[in-house]
Formats: sequence, C-alpha cells, structure tokens
Amino acid sequence: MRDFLDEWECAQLVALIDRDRRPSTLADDQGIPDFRTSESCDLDPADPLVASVQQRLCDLLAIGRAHAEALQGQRYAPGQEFKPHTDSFNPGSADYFLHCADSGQRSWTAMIYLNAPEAGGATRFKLIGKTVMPERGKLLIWNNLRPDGQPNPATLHQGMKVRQGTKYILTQWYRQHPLP
Ligand SMILES: O=C(O)CCC(=O)C(=O)O
Ligand SMILES: [Fe+2]
Repeated sequence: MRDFLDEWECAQLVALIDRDRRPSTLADDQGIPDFRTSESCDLDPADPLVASVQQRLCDLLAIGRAHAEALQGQRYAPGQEFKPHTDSFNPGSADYFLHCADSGQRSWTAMIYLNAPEAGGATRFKLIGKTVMPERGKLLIWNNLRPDGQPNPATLHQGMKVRQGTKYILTQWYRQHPLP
C-alpha cells in the first residue's frame, strides 16, 4: 500500500530512529555471522506519532493493540543487510518456549519504508520470487503463519544489502495472543 505515511511523518520517524539507534539484535539467534548488521531501536509507544502509526496499523489489520510488539525502527547504511529469515520463531530453536509461551507466535508483519535508498535495500521473498522496492511511506504486510497456526516457510525473506544511501524502515510484529 503506497503512501500509508506522508512525507512529514516519515521524516519525523527517521529522526526518532537516528536519535535512538544502536546495533540490531536477533530474537532467535541461529548463530550465523553478520546476520542482521543494521541498527535499530524500539520506538516510544507514548510518542503521539508512534502511537498513531500503531493504531492505524491495528485498525487496518483489525488486530487488537495488545497483540502488537513495540514498533521497531531500523536503519541500514551501505553494506548493511538482514539475511534470509522468517519473522516467526523456529519451533526447534533453544529460545522457542521463552518467546512463545505467553503470547504465541509472531503472526502478521507490517513493514513501512520511510525512504528509498539510492541503490539496493529491496525486500526479497526468494521462495515466492517476489522483490519489493523501498518507496517512501509504502506499507508491506504479510502473514507469517499458515491457517493451522504453523510457520509458513514461504515467508522466508531478507533485507538486501543497501548499496548506496541509507534505508530506514519501521517493523511492527504481531503475536497470536495478547502480550502481557
Ligand atoms: O529490511 C527489510 O527489507 C526487511 C526487514 C525485516 O525482515 C524485518 O524487520 O523483519
Ligand atoms: Fe523479517
């Protein structure tokens, strides 16, 4: 969906990310080096713009606010990337129960591009042959789960290396059940 956020909103959110960014972490580390080399931050849910974006996404997806994790900002400099992964937690991983015991799996992902880098930085779903180009304000949503609640391996995706310029995105992950 194009123009989910306007130019002013994108600029404000980029400034918030630049203020708070730190090296990105992984919720479900599989031990692959340089897996997510970007910087990120959790945005303050008390910030009026952050709260408004989260509410508009919940309204669009018809998902309750309690299912939404913190809205995350992410910044990629040239050469930075997020290697192929699924946003759902791997049922075989060491931390699976830690992450999923209370609120279940990650269900939907809503991702918003806050700008378009000069080169690179597309989001690629390699198993279904789809590549999405960053465009300022564009929203991309997908369901990480099959109808039976199991992870859908076809959602495997990556944030490809930025080649020139800087890429800024927001990521909103939802859970099957309300968060505490
Ligand atoms: O940067 C991208 O295009 C993808 C980001 C991503 O996969 C995520 O935040 O889960
Ligand atoms: Fe992802």
